[in-house]
Amino acid sequence: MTHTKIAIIGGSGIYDIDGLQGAEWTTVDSPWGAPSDAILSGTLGGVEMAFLPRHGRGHVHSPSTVPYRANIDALKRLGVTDVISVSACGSFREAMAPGDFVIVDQFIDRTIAREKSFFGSGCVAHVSVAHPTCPRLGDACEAAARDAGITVHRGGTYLAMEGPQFSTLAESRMYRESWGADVIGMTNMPEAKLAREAELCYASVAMITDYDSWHPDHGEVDVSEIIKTLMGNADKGRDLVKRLPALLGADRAPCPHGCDRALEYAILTRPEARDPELMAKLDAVAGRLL
Ligand SMILES: CSC[C@H]1O[C@H](OP(=O)(O)O)[C@H](O)[C@@H]1O
Ligand SMILES: Nc1ncnc2[nH]cnc12
Repeated sequence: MTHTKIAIIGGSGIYDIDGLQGAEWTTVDSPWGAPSDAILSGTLGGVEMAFLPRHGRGHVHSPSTVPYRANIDALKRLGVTDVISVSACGSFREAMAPGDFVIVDQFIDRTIAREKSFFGSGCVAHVSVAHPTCPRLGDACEAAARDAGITVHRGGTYLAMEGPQFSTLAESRMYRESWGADVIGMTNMPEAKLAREAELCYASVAMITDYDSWHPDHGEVDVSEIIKTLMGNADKGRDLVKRLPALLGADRAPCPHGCDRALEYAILTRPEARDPELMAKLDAVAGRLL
């Protein structure tokens, strides 16, 4: 049994969370660069919590320049066990309406300009991301959303695009009709892949702000419209977050889905062939095995 430490990565519109006891913003150093911002730590209902605004307070990082590796490494260094992303997204489904939340369980990664792994030359590792989110955390997010009276859809495929521009109409139609994506955003990849490499359970709560550009009755995406929906979603998202500690509890058994053991057989590079510089940077992410 270990202690639960829940991290919330807040997306667009969520730059803090309320109700934390002993709340303090602290700067965490990471060998992977500076995280998006300082991290707010405290306890909620006796459970340790950490909060990191993905784009930084003031929204300074674009989806392509969010320091995803530094963020996940910093959370791991703080002793986080479970990561919950709370993000804005567009919807490809009539029934998934603006204001609804989706507990995402799959991703299509269309990002092209981001560092996607902690591993590489000098320490090669291949983890499975066939099931990139943790169903146990998904259960808690779904229950928290229902308790908060939020319309929530369990399961959905999130298409991660590079951005920062929104999709063309042709792309929007292709993602929806041919690729079967349910929602679209710009940030959950490589975040989810990196969380898996760092052996952290990861869940994604996608808060719908718009119908992207495919919907004949809604026209193209308009940021001023998105922002109106985003504000209401952010309040609901914060309400959901407050309910998570009671659902997850302070004591944590090994993840029944193996998220916290993802690296067990993943590292291929022989110990004598490993690059000492890279190994030093991996002290938090892979320290358990090195
Ligand atoms: C608000 S418009 C687009 C922007 O919002 C989402 O950010 P996040 O996932 O951090 O909530 C989306 O991915 C885009 O980055
Ligand atoms: N339609 C959309 N496409 C990509 N990211 C988004 N974030 C919110 N709405 C979005």
